[in-house]
Amino acid sequence: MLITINNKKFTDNSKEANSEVVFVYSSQNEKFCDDAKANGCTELIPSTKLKDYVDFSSIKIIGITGTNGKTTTAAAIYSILLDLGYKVALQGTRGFFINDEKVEDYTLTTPVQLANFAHIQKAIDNGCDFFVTEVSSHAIEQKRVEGLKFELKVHTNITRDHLDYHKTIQEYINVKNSFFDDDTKKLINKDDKVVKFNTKNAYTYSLENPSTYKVTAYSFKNGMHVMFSNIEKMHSFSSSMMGIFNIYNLMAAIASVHLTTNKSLDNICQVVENFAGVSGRMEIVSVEPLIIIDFAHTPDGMKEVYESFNHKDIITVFGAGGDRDKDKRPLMGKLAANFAKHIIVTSDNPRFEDPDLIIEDICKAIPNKQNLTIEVNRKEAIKKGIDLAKKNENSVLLILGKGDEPYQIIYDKKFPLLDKDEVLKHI
Ligand SMILES: CC(=O)N[C@H]1[C@@H](OP(=O)(O)OP(=O)(O)OC[C@H]2O[C@@H](n3ccc(=O)[nH]c3=O)[C@H](O)[C@@H]2O)O[C@H](CO)[C@@H](O)[C@@H]1O[C@H](C)C(=O)N[C@@H](C)C(=O)N[C@H](CCC(=O)O)C(=O)O
Ligand SMILES: Nc1ncnc2c1ncn2[C@@H]1O[C@H](COP(=O)(O)OP(=O)(O)OP(=O)(O)O)[C@@H](O)[C@H]1O
Ligand SMILES: N[C@H](CCC[C@H](N)C(=O)O)C(=O)O
Ligand SMILES: [Mg+2]
Repeated sequence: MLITINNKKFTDNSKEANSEVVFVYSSQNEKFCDDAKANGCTELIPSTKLKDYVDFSSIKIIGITGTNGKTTTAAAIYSILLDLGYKVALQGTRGFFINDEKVEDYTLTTPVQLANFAHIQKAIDNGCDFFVTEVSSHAIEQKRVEGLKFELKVHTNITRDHLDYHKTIQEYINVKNSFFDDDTKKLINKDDKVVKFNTKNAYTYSLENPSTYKVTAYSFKNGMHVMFSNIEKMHSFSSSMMGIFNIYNLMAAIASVHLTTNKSLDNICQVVENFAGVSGRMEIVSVEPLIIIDFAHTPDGMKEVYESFNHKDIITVFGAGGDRDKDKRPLMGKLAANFAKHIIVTSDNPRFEDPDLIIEDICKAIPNKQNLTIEVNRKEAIKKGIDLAKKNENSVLLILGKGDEPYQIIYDKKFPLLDKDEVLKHI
């Protein structure tokens, strides 16, 4: 990738390097240094030096990592900061935004190191006070955020994901935890059992354990109403969002803004209500029948969603992505079997795998085949779910795994498919 910072050109690809373009090398591409030189490049710098070319003094960077909730928490921080009058850039799974405008579409959750610097420079050029970014485990491991000076690092939770890449759960946990090794100001979910962090400049939030921002009570009538304490003072906020996990996400967002601005908690809590959540995350697409679309694609994410609807007859439609963690599939099937009255297993993004075999992996763990429908075509599966939901007034249809992804990936091709559109066709 080729970027320009203050009229100087940088690349991480030896093929683009030449006498005018600096080659930035890291463990990812150092083996191509000779190739860069052969292409006429005379200036080669290690990736750790890239920071010397950007003046970060006018912008505060907030990085959010964790297995689930990064996109939601990042979007909540962004929304609150904008409502408080700040100029803000946001980067993550849904793209790159500056002050409410989408600047770039989906690429990676956390782009490669050069793109991070290019985005931050763009945010600075646009007068942004804040740069909010999701930080994936891949990004930490591949040092895509190396050289960024974070004002605050935020932790949501660590469960399991991406074991296709990190191989073991311990390695995945270690990578996530390594983000919190240094002295940077950090905000940690105190209810997470595996998180490890440097306690210097650490602040915490929680629902269960003692913490800096401690939720003391909540209720779910027409959205959520939450009370929390901070240094012995009580505060409260309300939101139209649902799910206990969203209390964590909002508490993290409120605390993040409190820790990086001089605004009072009461002032911050007032604007939380304006944040209606992220599309495709616990999104209510129909009230009668009740149909919800959610991006849950890990056993833990699914559990959180199902638990939020324990009082309802759950009908659920989901699959699992191909060429990704295979071990999670039976765990997902088992969870659905524990919570749902009817399960429809379908395709997610099969990629290069056979969708029928992915479905088989999931169904292995569903003992009661009577309440199980297998429908490999996701559009048909959604229709079947809606037909069932229409017949049961106490039901909720939970369509999981793809959120607002506007396509289905088959082999390496993307075919248009948006769960929400499919629902709207039939109600
Ligand atoms: C598994 C993975 O993460 N792979 C990433 C990795 O790919 P790679 O090691 O195969 O890259 P490569 O093509 O060998 O190139 C390595 C480096 O050498 C350089 N190069 C290459 C060839 C050459 O001749 N000369 C040269 O200099 C390239 O410019 C690059 O800098 O490095 C590439 C560039 O640095 C990334 O684009 C690529 O992400 C791929 C596209 C990917 O799909 N990653 C996913 C799994 C990912 O990172 N996902 C996370 C989390 C998702 C979530 O849960 O939200 C994300 O942050 O999005
Ligand atoms: N704090 C949380 N704890 C547990 N589960 C959560 C939490 N927040 C969200 N979820 C679940 O995880 C799903 C994904 O949420 P979100 O997009 O915010 O996470 P993410 O970390 O950005 O995910 P990804 O890494 O795939 O981009 C949600 O749809 C919801 O089901
Ligand atoms: N962004 C994440 C989640 C994708 C979820 C699901 N739709 C899938 O394709 O597995 C990933 O690439 O792992
Ligand atoms: Mg995300």
